[in-house]
Parts: sequence; structure tokens; C-alpha cells
Amino acid sequence: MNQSFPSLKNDLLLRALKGEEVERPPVWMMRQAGRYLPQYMKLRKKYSFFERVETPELACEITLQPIDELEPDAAIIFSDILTIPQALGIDVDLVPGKGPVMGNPIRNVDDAFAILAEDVPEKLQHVMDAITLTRNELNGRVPLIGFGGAPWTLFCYMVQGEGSRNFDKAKAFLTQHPDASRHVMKELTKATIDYLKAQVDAGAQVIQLFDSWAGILSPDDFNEWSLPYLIEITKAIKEVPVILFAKGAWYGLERMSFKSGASALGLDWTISPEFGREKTRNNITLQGNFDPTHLLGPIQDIEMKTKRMIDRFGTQRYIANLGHGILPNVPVDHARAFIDTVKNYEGKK
Ligand SMILES: Cc1c2[nH]c(c1CCC(=O)O)Cc1[nH]c(c(CCC(=O)O)c1C)Cc1[nH]c(c(CCC(=O)O)c1C)Cc1[nH]c(c(C)c1CCC(=O)O)C2
Repeated sequence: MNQSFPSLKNDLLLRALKGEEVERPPVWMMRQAGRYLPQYMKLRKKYSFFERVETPELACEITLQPIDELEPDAAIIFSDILTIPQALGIDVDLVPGKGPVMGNPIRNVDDAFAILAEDVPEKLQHVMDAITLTRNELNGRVPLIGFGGAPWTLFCYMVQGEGSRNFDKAKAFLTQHPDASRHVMKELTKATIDYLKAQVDAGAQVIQLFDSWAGILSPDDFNEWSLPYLIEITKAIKEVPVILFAKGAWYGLERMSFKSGASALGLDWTISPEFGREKTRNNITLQGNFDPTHLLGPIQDIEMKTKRMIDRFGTQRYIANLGHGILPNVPVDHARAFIDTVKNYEGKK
């Protein structure tokens, strides 16, 4: 499926991912298309969340909003990690003020064994259409990132049935029903590989895997219930670079950098640049890790903290980003200050 797309004008992100020399680090923001942008809020009033996700023209328009407004060095397709649970038969609703709610979560062993990864890319064709359209509309301005959720994080929502601080039901399910849990993880892994490969065929130039809830697992549980599946998925995506973001899994950095085959690791703000570099022995590109709440402070502080972050990570093998998604109450000017500071970075003073 070799489609021809407009040629890429800004390849900073791809070069940083390959470990090649760059004039300055590339920058983008997790959740850069979202509620802090007035143009997003306008569309949010007219269409429901899944209408926006499932209509390629809307998903494309929303993906391009931050590119037009802030000019980061990458676009990330507007979609959600919960498309995979949907394709596996879980009903997902996004309740304003509450977050995702599943109508038929996994409650027992029978529910778990009923999960089967069949025809996933076909069921999510709208995501592929959105990617192809967006890649064309970007016209080579910046690369397009596709994404998916890690099996453990998807399992959290599918078993818990809603967002949670500690996903206690999902964690308990692992110890109560290990065989059924392993079955679900395997099906999620297969579904995710098929899905991400289809995103690459549709035009995604980089893939990011979000393990947002890795950090609630003990190191041993992470090694058993998350890492093997992250590695399997990352190794299966050979055509484009993969960024692994296992939030909170500081204890897994070493293994992820040496065993996963990822091109970069995402760090959250609880990890210092020095700790990240030491654990990965300067061997891999790191992405992160500005504390999203710091974007609520004065612009001068944002500039100072962003410069310090780059001083500490270094300009090479580094992708400037937040340590998690941008918050809805961040003023657009503050997000712009973050991005512009990276773009104007002139070295350690
Ligand atoms: C755990 C998770 C989800 N979705 C995602 C994750 C992993 C990343 C992370 O940890 O933040 C990933 C995601 N979700 C969304 C994107 C779009 C691309 C981007 O701009 O980064 C991405 C990459 C859009 C979205 N996905 C969602 C919104 C908000 C929808 C709205 O209110 O308009 C957006 C822009 C909804 C969503 N979707 C999810 C939750 C918990 C919520 C509700 C919380 C919230 O409102 O922020 C599940």
C-alpha cells in the first residue's frame, strides 16, 4: 500500500528518533489537540466526542488546529486509545465531567475469554481514513504520529469500567484470574499490532504507544503484565520509529531501552533528566517531560523552566514534550511560550 504523499519539509522529529544530529530538539505536546484551544471547543459544542473521532474530516481538522496555531514539529492524529476496546465489543461512552464509561466491562472469566481480536483494522477504517486525509492535508509540514494504548492500560479501562485513581478492580483481576487476564492481554496485543500496522499503511510516520497506567503496577507486575506485550508490539512495528511512553514506570527504563526495540522513551515529570539518561546509558532518544501544571505559571517561568529542561537533557537524542497531556485550563499563550522557547533555544548559558 505504497501511497505517495507530499514530501516532508520538517524532519527534525524523525532525525531525533534515529539518533541523527539536529540543530535543535523537536517539540510537540501530548494532547496538543484539545480543550485548551478555542477552535476545538467550537467543534466540541457541535459534535459528540465519538462523532469527532469517527468523522475523518473532523478528526483531520482537529489534528491540524494546534499545527496552525502553535507550529510544533509533529502532528498527532486526533483519536483515542479506547477505539480498540470498542472494536473488541466494549461499549464506550465519554461522560462529560467523568471521563470514559464502559457499558459492558469485563466482570468475570467468561467475559474475558469472549474478547477476540478479529478484523480490528476493518472495524476502525475511519481512523485509517483520518490518517490518510490528514497526511495529505499536512502537505509535508510536519510528520504525522499515529498511536495506540498499551494492553495493560486498555485492560485497566475494560475491567474497571471507568476511569479510576488506582484501577483496583483491574489489578485484582490479574491475581484472581491470571489465565483469563493473559488471554485478554494476548488479544489486545494482536489487535494493537494489526491496528498500528494499518495506521502505518494509511500514512502514520511515527507510532507512540501510551501505557498511561504502567506506574500503578509493582516492578514485578510490570515485568509480567505490561513489558512483554509492549516489547511484542514494538518489535512488530518495523516500518516506522516507535515512542514508548510508560507513565510512572521509572523502574522499567533500563529494560525498555535495551530490550524493546523502541526508538525513544517518553518520561513523565517525576523522572529527572539525569536519572533518565543514566538508566538508559545515553543509548536512546528521550522525550518529555515538562510538568503540565507548570504551563499554568507565569510565561517568564515557563521560558526559564523549558530552557533548564533542555540544558539538562541536552539538544541531541531528545524530543521536547510535556510529561503527560496538556491540561484544559492552560492559556494558549502559555503553550506557545513552551513551544517557542524550544524553537529559539540557543544552548546552555
Ligand atoms: C488514557 C488515555 C485516553 N486517551 C488517550 C490516553 C493515553 C494518554 C493519556 O494518558 O492521557 C490518548 C489520547 N486521547 C486523545 C488523543 C489525541 C491526540 C492528541 O492531541 O494528543 C490521545 C493521544 C484525545 C482525547 N481523548 C479525550 C479527550 C477529551 C474529550 C473532550 O472532552 O473533548 C481528548 C481531546 C477523552 C478521554 N480519553 C481517555 C480519557 C481518560 C479521556 C477523558 C479525560 C479527558 O477529558 O481528558 C482515555
